[in-house]
Amino acid sequence: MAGSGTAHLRDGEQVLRVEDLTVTFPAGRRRTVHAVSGVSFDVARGETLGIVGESGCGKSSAARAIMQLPRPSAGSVRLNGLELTGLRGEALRRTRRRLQMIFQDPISSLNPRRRVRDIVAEGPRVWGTLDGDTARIDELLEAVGLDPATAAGRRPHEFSGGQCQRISIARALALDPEVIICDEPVSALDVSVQAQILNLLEDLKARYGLTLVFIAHDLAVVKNISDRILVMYLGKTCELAPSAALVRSPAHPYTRALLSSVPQAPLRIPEEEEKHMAGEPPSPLAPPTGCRFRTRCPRATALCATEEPRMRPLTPDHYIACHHPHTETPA
Ligand SMILES: Nc1ncnc2c1ncn2[C@@H]1O[C@H](COP(=O)(O)OP(=O)(O)OP(=O)(O)O)[C@@H](O)[C@H]1O
Repeated sequence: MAGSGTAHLRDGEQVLRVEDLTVTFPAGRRRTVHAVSGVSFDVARGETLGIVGESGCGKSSAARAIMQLPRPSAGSVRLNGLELTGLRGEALRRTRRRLQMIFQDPISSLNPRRRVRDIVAEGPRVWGTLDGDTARIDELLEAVGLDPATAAGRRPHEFSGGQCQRISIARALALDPEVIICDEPVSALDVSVQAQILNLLEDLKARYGLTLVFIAHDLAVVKNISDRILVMYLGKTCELAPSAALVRSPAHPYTRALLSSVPQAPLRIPEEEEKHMAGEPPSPLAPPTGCRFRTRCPRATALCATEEPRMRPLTPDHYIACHHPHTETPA
């Protein structure tokens, strides 16, 4: 299946370049779940790219496909120019080290039987880069705000959700990654703890020169940490813009709807527009023809049913896949 276009990809090789990423799952009786359908984006060194969209739009499937766990059904994933989808065995393992992931549920993503020091040390031990060097583990625990003297010997259940997320961040850092894909890293945490983990990720990004892909369903969470934000709907890209521009002048009707539910956002969409968004998105087993958002879109026309909108520039760094975008400046 053709993607939503690649006009928004930047020239030159970025740290991460994902092109026409497609993920399908067999669903029995010869049906197919179209989880991700031709998604493209790139991430520059030191950048944080936010990916936002409601539950089920394919964010996690895209993240796992980038990791090649499992491999995408089609498309390209390049890390520093190296195509991951063609790598096998040892070559893939070696390259994937540079790409780490942290997950939504920190407690269940940590092995409950192991002590924190062993959880953090596991990767470097497998790779033979630790050499019994406990100072390195202490340094990592300190970097994520845990006291090595009290934390290293304990097991995950002795920690809060926020502390467990700190442990999983230390585990990801232990392999010296270039890119960390954060899949809803704060969604399971209390609001007060969310801010602490977001601040920590920003500090670590600066300290270790990381590049981040930050996935969340909540635009309020993504907007402050991201340099640019990519909006996804039902497996497709809708809009891509620098964070401030996306929040100030959202052009896609779907982005407007997402933004309107953010308490501190400047935008309130009219009730009439909001009504269209009510209910669930269509099933990814049978996505709508043309624009996938058209069945919930207040601006949909006959064109939207027949022709898929491709990503195109509104300004040099603001891209949209919509036949009828909002281009007026908000009040
Ligand atoms: N292994 C699988 N087999 C079949 N369908 C799947 C599988 N994994 C995901 N899906 C389906 O693919 C679609 C995209 O799911 P995905 O988890 O990627 O979305 P998401 O945006 O990350 O949502 P959430 O935040 O709820 O995880 C959903 O309809 C989901 O049910």
